[in-house]
Amino acid sequence: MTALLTVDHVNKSFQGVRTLTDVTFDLEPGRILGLIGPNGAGKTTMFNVISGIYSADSGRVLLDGRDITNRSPARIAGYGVGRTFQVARTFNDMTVAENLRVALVNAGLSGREERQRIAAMLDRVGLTGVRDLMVSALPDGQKKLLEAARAMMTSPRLLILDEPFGGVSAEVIDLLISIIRGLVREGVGCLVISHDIVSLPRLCEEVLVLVEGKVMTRGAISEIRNDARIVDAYLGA
Ligand SMILES: Nc1ncnc2c1ncn2[C@@H]1O[C@H](COP(=O)(O)OP(=O)(O)OP(=O)(O)O)[C@@H](O)[C@H]1O
Repeated sequence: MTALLTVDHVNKSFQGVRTLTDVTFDLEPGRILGLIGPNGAGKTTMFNVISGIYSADSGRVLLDGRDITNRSPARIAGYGVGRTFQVARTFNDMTVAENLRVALVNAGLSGREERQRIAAMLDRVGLTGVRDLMVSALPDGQKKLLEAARAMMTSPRLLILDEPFGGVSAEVIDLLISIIRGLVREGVGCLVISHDIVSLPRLCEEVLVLVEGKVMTRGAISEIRNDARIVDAYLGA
């Protein structure tokens, strides 16, 4: 089977300091891979390279075998990559529904189709009651939920989530996990950065451990959780 995502010998430096060294891994469709590692290990940088925010110095990123290395973030989103950020990047001076509409600007839908898709997503994430509220009025946890909803609006094949559970209520975490699991059952691939040692194992069985910009190991979360050294150093932060 062709991998959904292939990260192939990716290197990235900032001002001569190596942040990613020879990072190589892949992800099959319908799988969730957790990405863990200490602060500064390069996890977010990896996401930024995959989603086109940073260019790789060398190496390749493939989506379904297509080379997407160093394409613009908009092109990469158009190829089917949805992402969220550690601190939600919602448009706070717009309403909840308008935030979702932004994701559809290049989707070529009619006004009616747009409205239907927004209504369906609001319903799915339980935000229908606040659809016309300004996002600035929402608590941070709901902003994160809204951002995840925005990332899902264009039915991405690959969803990459940066700390989706940070600052989020237990109820919203449950909802997020059930939505993500549903998408993955439909064949979406998902990469998740998380320090949340309780929530991450509820979402994924497998993790990639990144340390000082290098892949240290990849394995079943049940095994890695039993490694006290890894738990203390990388998940407990
Ligand atoms: N735009 C940038 N310019 C310079 N250095 C950067 C830039 N982006 C990231 N870095 C550096 O790359 C290193 C890795 O940062 P990154 O945010 O990828 O780590 P992380 O594993 O996501 O950490 P955290 O868990 O704290 O979010 C850090 O030393 C950071 O300072």
